[in-house]
Amino acid sequence: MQPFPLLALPPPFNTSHPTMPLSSLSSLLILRHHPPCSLPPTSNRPRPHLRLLLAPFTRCRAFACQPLAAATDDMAAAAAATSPPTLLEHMGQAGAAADLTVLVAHIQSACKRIAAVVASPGNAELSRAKAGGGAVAAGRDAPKPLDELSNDIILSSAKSSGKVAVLASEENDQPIWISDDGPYVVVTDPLDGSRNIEVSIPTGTIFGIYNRLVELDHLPLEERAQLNSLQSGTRLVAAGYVLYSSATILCISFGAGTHAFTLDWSTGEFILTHLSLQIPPRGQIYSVNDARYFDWPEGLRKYIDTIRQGKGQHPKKYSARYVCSLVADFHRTLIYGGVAMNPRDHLRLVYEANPLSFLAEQAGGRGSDGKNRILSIQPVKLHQRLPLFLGSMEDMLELESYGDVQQKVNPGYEV
Ligand SMILES: O=P(O)(O)OC[C@H]1O[C@](O)(COP(=O)(O)O)[C@@H](O)[C@@H]1O
Repeated sequence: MQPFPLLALPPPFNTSHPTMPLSSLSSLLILRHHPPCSLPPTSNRPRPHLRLLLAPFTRCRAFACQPLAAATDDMAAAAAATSPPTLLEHMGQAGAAADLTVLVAHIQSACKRIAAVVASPGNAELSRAKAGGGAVAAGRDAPKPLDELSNDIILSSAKSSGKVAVLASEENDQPIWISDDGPYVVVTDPLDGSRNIEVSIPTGTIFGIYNRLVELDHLPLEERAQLNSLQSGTRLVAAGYVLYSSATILCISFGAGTHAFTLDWSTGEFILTHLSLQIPPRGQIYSVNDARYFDWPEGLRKYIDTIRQGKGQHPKKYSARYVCSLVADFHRTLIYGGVAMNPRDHLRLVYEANPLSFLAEQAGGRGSDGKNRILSIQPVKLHQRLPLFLGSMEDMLELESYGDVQQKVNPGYEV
């Protein structure tokens, strides 16, 4: 195998070496042990006021200067009082449990590293390479090296948080038991949409957090790990995604609204940018891979034909948008409204459908398999796949009224 290319990460994500081989970086990311419960490093520089964040080019170059170095303590305090909170400040203000805050701090830190990795020159070669792993269990796709690296980053952060009992990842056949007394269970798709990475199309990380089921503590480890990971979506304590795009956005819900935070690369902090996001009750966009039109059931064809002609309940012609990267398609739907769907049995209930449906519901929208509310479906298998429809309440109810919208034909598409 060719040596990995050099990888340079911008501060605050780099190490003391400005460039290093990706192989060393990955071992650093994977093997570095934080003391249990310590918070990952975040910037201790004062955060600029929102106006400064919105006009970065009126400041000096983002990574090369200390924009507020000359500010007095008073000015910094005044700016902090009026600027929007970081994710962790928001959790503090909302009275989140300390354990949950520590866990989310580690997850956000892992996602900053993934953001830096997917944006680095080093990933071009990685995205073309084949993963080194062995055979993959039935029902799982072969991972790409960037899937594996992202998975290692998330696993490492779960371990170093000291707060995770078990982690179930789309990239592992079985859940990984981490600690008997970890209060939480984490489910994750560490890098969704990685098939797009070679062409720099947005990707994302999806995660869900459950309480560890203490009533199962007496069971043998394997069974305990499985059952803790197969909790119904109604039991989610928190869920979120991180979109790696022109902006890196972390969207999260703790069960009281859906909030989005945008990464300010100059300070390394996720800053609150969308408080209590509300998905519009009706949109004008549908999102689906419609090259599959001839494999769709009659109901779905009829629904799409109707809305694109402006003959549905909403008398406007709908437009199509499809990135083919679930986090990106969902994020757009959350902001603009409409429906995002994958009508075949492709996306996973545990790692993708449940966390995103939780976020959709917390924003006033709906997540369904075309018939049933996603969160009420009891998972029976870790890598269980199902049709997934997410979006605005009115659009979703109209779509479901067509009845026959789940694609049964699934020939296994090549692209
Ligand atoms: O091929 P389809 O049916 O359009 O599926 C595309 C979907 O698959 C995904 O790439 C996820 O699939 P993988 O987990 O196999 O990468 C989503 O990001 C995207 O929405």
